Amino acid sequence: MFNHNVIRNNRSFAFESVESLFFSCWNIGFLSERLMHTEKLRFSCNSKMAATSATGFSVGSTASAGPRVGSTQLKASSVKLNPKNYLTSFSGLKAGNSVSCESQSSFLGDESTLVLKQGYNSKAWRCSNRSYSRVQPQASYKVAILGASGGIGQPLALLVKMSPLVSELNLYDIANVKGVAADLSHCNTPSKVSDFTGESELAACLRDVDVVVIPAGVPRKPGMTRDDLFNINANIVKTLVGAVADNCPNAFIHIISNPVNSTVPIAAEVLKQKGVYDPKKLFGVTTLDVVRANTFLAQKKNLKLIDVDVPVIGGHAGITILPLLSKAKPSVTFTDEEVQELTVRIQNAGTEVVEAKAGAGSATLSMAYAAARFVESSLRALDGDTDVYECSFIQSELTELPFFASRVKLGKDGVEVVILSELQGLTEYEQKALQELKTELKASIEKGVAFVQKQAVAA
Ligand SMILES: NC(=O)C1=CN([C@@H]2O[C@H](COP(=O)(O)OP(=O)(O)OC[C@H]3O[C@@H](n4cnc5c(N)ncnc54)[C@H](O)[C@@H]3O)[C@@H](O)[C@H]2O)C=CC1
Ligand SMILES: O=C([O-])CC(=O)C(=O)O
Repeated sequence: MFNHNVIRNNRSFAFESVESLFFSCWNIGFLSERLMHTEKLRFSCNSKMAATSATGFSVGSTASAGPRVGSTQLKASSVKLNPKNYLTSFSGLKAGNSVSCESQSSFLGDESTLVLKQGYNSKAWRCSNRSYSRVQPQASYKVAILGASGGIGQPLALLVKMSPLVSELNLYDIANVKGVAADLSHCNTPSKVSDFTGESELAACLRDVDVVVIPAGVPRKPGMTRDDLFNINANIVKTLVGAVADNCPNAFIHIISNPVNSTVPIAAEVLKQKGVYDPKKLFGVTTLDVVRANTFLAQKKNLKLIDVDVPVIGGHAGITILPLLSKAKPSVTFTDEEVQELTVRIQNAGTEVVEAKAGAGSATLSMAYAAARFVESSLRALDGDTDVYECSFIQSELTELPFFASRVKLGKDGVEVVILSELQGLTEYEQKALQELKTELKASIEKGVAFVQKQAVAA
């Protein structure tokens, strides 16, 4: 057994096992306060691994219980985001809430140590009347991952397995899923892991599921665009979403498979044909764009990562990915060159990974991290947390395009509010980029819609 060490405020705590540490890292906002204040958790403090694990396995987001809304999507320009509140949990570093490290005890370096300390000292942590973080969550939600044996599916399954909110984790793939599930099932976190292989087992996989995540499909190779994946992935998404419609029509659906700008409209059309489309519950996962924007901005401007938040709007391919640097928190001044450099880096970040992997696929680990954050946010919203904000590609009235990525507030019924204010007061550069992305985004959306409608006519 490892001897993991974590120091908080010069006190030492003993976790009974590495599992309890990992579990508490996920738990941060929920359980860690209890953990930190119980003698049972006394921990000898000489391992540097603990802090690293804590950071790596924590997936942050903001959340809270929202009122139920009607069937129409709401817009609100008046919604006030409390930056202090959402930034701390938006950062993906909630481990800081459960683990605090003296700088000399961590090999994360000063910056990461500060991040961890800040997380612990965050308003969300201290605030007593926003009580979600003090409530022990119930592991009661059922999550299915379709494409679970893939490059994204496997690490995502591990991260979701660590969520205290998940009671059942169903893994589906057309290949190799038994081994993944067997492996994962040995982790002693609350959720029960089950495997499902092939179309005959898809219905059973999806029954009564609350959140379905779809990373099934082929990834890019160098030289390809995301749109080059359309011919294969369109059919995969169509089939899988058809099964979702038949078996868990009320689930939140998270589409990761590319090209997201087309696969989300495909999913919407399938759900419409099945008569179960709820636009508030269909999400294109663009969280990785936000994660990257935050990371790159923090690096460029030497900022503490936990303080950084950049909304990313538009879509999820090339120039359709539009980071709104003028809306970044904290407020930063940029030269024109810096804006151009950062924007292009964020837009090309997927390609950067595809090229570095040189034929072995595209982003998997960072994507799993981002997808797990979006799952966690959805589960918290379902669980009654009232401050959950994420960017996502959804059916939208924010622009003239039928789908558009922007920051939304999540609630028990899905998208509760679309944050209109972030599109106001854009810089000239952002306004121009917004106009320019619309042509490509519109074409990708129409391609997805036409794909399903043509097949329906042919049938
Ligand atoms: N939204 C985003 O930000 C991102 C999206 N992606 C996309 O995610 C997708 C998956 O990427 P990776 O996991 O790296 O690919 P991968 O090839 O490693 O894994 C895909 C998995 O899907 C499975 N699969 C294929 N057809 C299936 C079907 N009909 N039903 C169930 N499972 C099926 C495969 O057996 C495989 O296990 C790609 O389309 C990629 O472009 C990747 C990174 C970021
Ligand atoms: O670039 C790709 O093909 C995968 C992807 O969507 C990303 O990493 O953002």
